[in-house]
Amino acid sequence: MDLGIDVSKAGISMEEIKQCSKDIEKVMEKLWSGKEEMTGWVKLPLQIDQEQLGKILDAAIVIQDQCEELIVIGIGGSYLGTRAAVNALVGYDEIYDTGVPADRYPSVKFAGNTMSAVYLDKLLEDIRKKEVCLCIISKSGNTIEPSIAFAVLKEELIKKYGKEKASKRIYAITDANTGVLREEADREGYVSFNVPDDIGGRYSVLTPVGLLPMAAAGIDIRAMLAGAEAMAVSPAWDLDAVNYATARFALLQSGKELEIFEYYEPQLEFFAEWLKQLFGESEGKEGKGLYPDSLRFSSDLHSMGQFLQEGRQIFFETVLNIEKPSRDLIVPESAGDLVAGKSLSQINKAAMEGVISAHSAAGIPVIRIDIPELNAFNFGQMIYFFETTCAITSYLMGVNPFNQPGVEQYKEEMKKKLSQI
Ligand SMILES: O=P(O)(O)OC[C@H]1O[C@](O)(CO)[C@@H](O)[C@@H]1O
Repeated sequence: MDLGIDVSKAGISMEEIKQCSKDIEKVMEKLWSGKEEMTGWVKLPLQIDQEQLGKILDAAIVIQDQCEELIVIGIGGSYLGTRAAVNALVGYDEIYDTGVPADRYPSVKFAGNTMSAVYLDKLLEDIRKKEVCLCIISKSGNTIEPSIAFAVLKEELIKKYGKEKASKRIYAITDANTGVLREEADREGYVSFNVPDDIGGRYSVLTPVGLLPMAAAGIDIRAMLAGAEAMAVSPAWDLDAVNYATARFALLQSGKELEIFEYYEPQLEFFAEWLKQLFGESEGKEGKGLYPDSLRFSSDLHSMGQFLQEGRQIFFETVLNIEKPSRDLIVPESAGDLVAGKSLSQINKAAMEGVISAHSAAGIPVIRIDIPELNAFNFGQMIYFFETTCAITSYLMGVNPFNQPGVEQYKEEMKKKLSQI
């Protein structure tokens, strides 16, 4: 495996790692047994349905021909994986990077993850001005945020293209048999794909949920699946999973309450968001779990750095380090002696190492994950690595990693309020 996992500054002894590794072996057997519910993602990279993959790639080419902008509608696990991949591999903010030519592929925007009219209205303007396709993703088909966004954007699409032509610009990814979105997709003849029954939203990025929009955006999904497969069969994998999972579990047991994911390249902003949902919904139940949070460095060192260094030590840090960023720059003489002539990546690295030293000296446990470079193959490895370690630590904590009963409660309360307005 190509990721480097360093737990030497996490304050975990070899003894603790050895003790935990037997439990982890059992958990891995359970995950791979195929008998546990919602574990379809475990063997997924080894059992790719080539026919379906071909259909996804064909649909992606049609989308690329049809539109300048693809609006991906979904929330939580139905959009965060794609957003993380687009952010990491295509571009972030308005910056397009890492080898995906912006003029060959549609730009990707996201809807259905907020109920802000300001945001949605801007997307209506895009439909009026540009050639647009919609990709609606919802396993249940009835989550309120994406349902609203889809209805609003679809109306505008129909206004512009007419019903029949609009239907050819709508792609749906949902349950194979049930739900209103499945009914609509079949009735209106949208090109559609299924979310597998045995894979939940936050573990679904390597299914059509992520594969179709990522392929349309120009991301090499075959390489991503190959990365996940390489991770699944890696001989070093067990050891790394044991180390990271053991460290997380031991730190929770020692009283730590938060895991803070820290990154030094903004390209990882949405990967960190994806991690937050993965760990938050998997572990946070029955009064248990580590609270996952994320910080973007060095920006957040100038807002949260003080707390990290000297505040209440309720957390540990997991640093996501990209060894070789996709671009680099040499700092000019005018920036001053300390930095002049050095590359920004060297300076960013020095900042990371300085922060790790300072925080370690203050007694904060730090785990470091080195990613050689951001490409589709490594991204596939990252997804599979974190999905598996998350499932392992959830089982060690004694909770079911694959349900999210608590999320339903706010939905019920919101429905009550909605019926009163
Ligand atoms: O794909 P759906 O059914 O719209 O669900 C979206 C998301 O909502 C949740 O059910 C709750 O947040 C997530 O688990 C899921 O990823």
